[in-house]
Amino acid sequence: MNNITTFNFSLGREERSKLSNHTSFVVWFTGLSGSGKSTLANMVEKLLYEQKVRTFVLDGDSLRNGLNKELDFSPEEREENLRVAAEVAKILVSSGSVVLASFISPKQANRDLVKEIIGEQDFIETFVNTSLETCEKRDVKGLYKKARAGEIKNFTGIDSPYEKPKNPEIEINTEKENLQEAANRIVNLLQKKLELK
Ligand SMILES: Nc1ncnc2c1ncn2[C@@H]1O[C@H](COP(=O)(O)OS(=O)(=O)O)[C@@H](OP(=O)(O)O)[C@H]1O
Ligand SMILES: Nc1ncnc2c1ncn2[C@@H]1O[C@H](COP(=O)(O)OP(=O)(O)O)[C@@H](O)[C@H]1O
Repeated sequence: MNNITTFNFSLGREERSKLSNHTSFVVWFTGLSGSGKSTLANMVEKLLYEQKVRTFVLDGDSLRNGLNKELDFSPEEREENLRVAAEVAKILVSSGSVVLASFISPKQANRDLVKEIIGEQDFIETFVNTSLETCEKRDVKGLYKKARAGEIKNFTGIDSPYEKPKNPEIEINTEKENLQEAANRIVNLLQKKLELK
């Protein structure tokens, strides 16, 4: 017992959804560092914005610069990072936003936890399936080079595992599909769920 009781507020998600004229949910991008999660989340957000959809992007780098500043990349602290991210995403969903969440979320157990917090009906697992070889070639932030040199420990794909999702709702292969095509395809897949008025 934590002696906390929740107040029964008059307005909830449904009322807020009426104001924004669409439903709300989370598109959860998972994939290796450099796979294209943030780039795609950014492109999808811009396309939704053009349709007057209320959106919010949550990503690992920004959360880890603030709310989750104290957390490292050990399996335990990654899990805590993702638990907090999922709770924030859930709040944003209840505020009426479509959330574009971009986190490596390397383990099936991490993604199961996130799904449990957000709720299965509001969670769209989106696998950005880019090979380690390609991510390492891109090395956008120079982190793979540092990880190979042993300057960063626990780097996903190098000395920390990434488990591919088995049955993602959406899968993008940025080596086969260009970014614009991939972003358009995601937005098309979201149309029915959005129930735009
Ligand atoms: N050790 C290690 N492993 C993986 N990534 C690392 C690491 N150290 C720093 N970074 C940077 O942190 C970003 C990933 O943070 P996430 O919050 O998405 O990771 S996790 O979901 O908790 O596993 C990741 O961002 P993205 O490249 O956008 O994925 C990196 O920029
Ligand atoms: N289909 C593609 N062709 C060429 N470059 C791509 C393609 N998809 C992604 N990229 C590039 O790969 C990089 C991915 O970086 P980013 O979106 O930050 O990845 P993540 O958020 O997963 O770490 C970006 O520089 C992006 O322009």
